[in-house]
Order: sequence, then C-alpha cells, then structure tokens
Amino acid sequence: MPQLSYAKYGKDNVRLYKVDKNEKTGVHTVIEQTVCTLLEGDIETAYTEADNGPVVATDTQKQTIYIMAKQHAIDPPEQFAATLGNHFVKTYPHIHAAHVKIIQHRWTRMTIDGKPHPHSFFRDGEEIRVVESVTRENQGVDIKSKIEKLLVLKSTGSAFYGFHRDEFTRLPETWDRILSTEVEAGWKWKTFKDVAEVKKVDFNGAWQRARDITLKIFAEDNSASVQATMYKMGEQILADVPLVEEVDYALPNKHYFEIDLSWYKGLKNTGKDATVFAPQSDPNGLIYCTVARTPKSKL
Ligand SMILES: O=c1[nH]c(=O)c2[nH]c(=O)[nH]c2[nH]1
Repeated sequence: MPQLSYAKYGKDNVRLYKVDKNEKTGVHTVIEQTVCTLLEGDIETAYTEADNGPVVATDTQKQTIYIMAKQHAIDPPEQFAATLGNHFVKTYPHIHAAHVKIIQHRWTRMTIDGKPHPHSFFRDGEEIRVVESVTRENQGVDIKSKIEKLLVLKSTGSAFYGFHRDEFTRLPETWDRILSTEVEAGWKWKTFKDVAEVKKVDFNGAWQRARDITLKIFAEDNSASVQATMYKMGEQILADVPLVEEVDYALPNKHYFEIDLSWYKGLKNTGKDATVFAPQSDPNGLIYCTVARTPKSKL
C-alpha cells in the first residue's frame, strides 16, 4: 500500500508592496517582496480521502499575507517571515509547521540634483535579498538569509596555478586573470525561541555586513582560486555576526577567454597584452562551500 510520506502546500508568488509615509518629512520608504507560504501538519486526509476540512485554503494564506503586512512590519523580511509563520502555527491547531520564503526586490532611492528624492526609486540591478524560514510548533524558528544574483567582476587580482595536472589537463596556469561571478551567499541563524526573540535581531545590519564583506574580500583578496576567496568571506561573516551559525556560498566561475588576434597583422592580444576578451555564457565552473562554527561530523 502506498502511503503519503510527506506533504505541504500553500501560495507562491504573492507579490507585495508596502509604503511607509512619514507625514512630517514627506519621505516615503517602499518595500517590494514576493512571498511564499507552505503549511505542514495533520493534512493527510486532504490528500488520501478528498477531505477539505483541514485545508486552510491557499487563498486564505494569501489574504493572511496582506493582512499581516498591513498590521506588522515587513522589514526586515526575516521578522515578517517569523510573524507569518507564528500566525499560522498559533492560529490553526492542526498546522504544525509553516515554511515562509520572502524575496525582497531592490528599490533604491533616486538622487536628484545631488539630493535624495523623497518618493522616487529605481531598480539598481537584479540582485535580491532572500529569506527562508521554518516555524515549528513549540520548536522555535529557523531562519536562513541570502543574497542572490549579485553580479561582480574584477579585471585583475586573480590567479589560478598549481592545480592538479594529468593527461586530461589542458588549462594553462595563470597568474593574472579576470574573475567574475554571480554571488549566492547564505547565512543560517541559530534557532530562535519565538518571534519576540527574532524581533531583537539586527537582520538588516547583518545583511549589510555580509554584503560588504563579500564585496570587500572579492575586491581586495589576491585570489588564489574561487575556493580560497569564498572561504575567507565565510570566515569573516562568522567572525562579525555572532548569531550566525553557518555561511554558505555558491559561486559560478564566469569565464572570460583570451582571443588570439595574431592572425591579423601579428596583433598582440594574449598574456599581458590581452585587453579584448570573449565572455563565455557556458559552460561555467560552479563552486560551493559551507563554513560552519562547529564542524559537522562527516559520518
Ligand atoms: O578558481 C578556480 N577554481 C577551480 O576549481 C577552477 N577550475 C578551473 O578550470 N578554473 C578554476 N578556477
């Protein structure tokens, strides 16, 4: 007999915008998010017996997102995720866990004639801030914060030599190359007891630190490899944000190939003379790592 071994359900791609209007100064602050909520619990019969009794409709979940957004802070997104998760597990006795994912999109204030504009914003890149949370009944809140789609490039200060060589190796060693990646960085927080504890944490400060560290180390490290540079980033975030237990990075190595132009009148464009390159869309390297405070057993 087959069995339902796992189930969760909810509403994805709920788009949300909230404006905070400071009446005194006339300055508006805007936040745009895409929210997903997924509920777990005693919902088996909805699947196995066509019983909709336990189903908190996905439409209800969507309406709840709007109402909670009106009544509570949605920034930082970590706090809003915990508020939503707490609502679902506290309101419905048969719901035992709520997964909330929030993607926060960039709206950066415009500078007009050298002054920050009170109510006009622009999208400065595709970078997103992501929060993944799970609130479990009587077991607290687990939160992971992320930066995704942050595209960076350095035109020098990166080498790759001394790697293993055998009969399959074609790649020459290089002491000066272009390094480019689209940063995906995540940091997992210690388990929080409840929403009250979540509310005390400076998530925006931590996001800023993680982003600054990523950019500073990317720019300043005399990179031996993607692996070595990303490890330094992880170490530094753990050192700077005590409530973070684990940091992970996923970095594609976006290759830029030298083009030999010597066929054209002996034009020099390789080695130290290389200035025109061919950016590659694929294939690309893909390097992962997780840096944890306490090493995990490999067993
Ligand atoms: O930083 C790098 N790490 C690698 O593992 C690797 N492999 C490769 O071909 N180029 C690079 N660069």
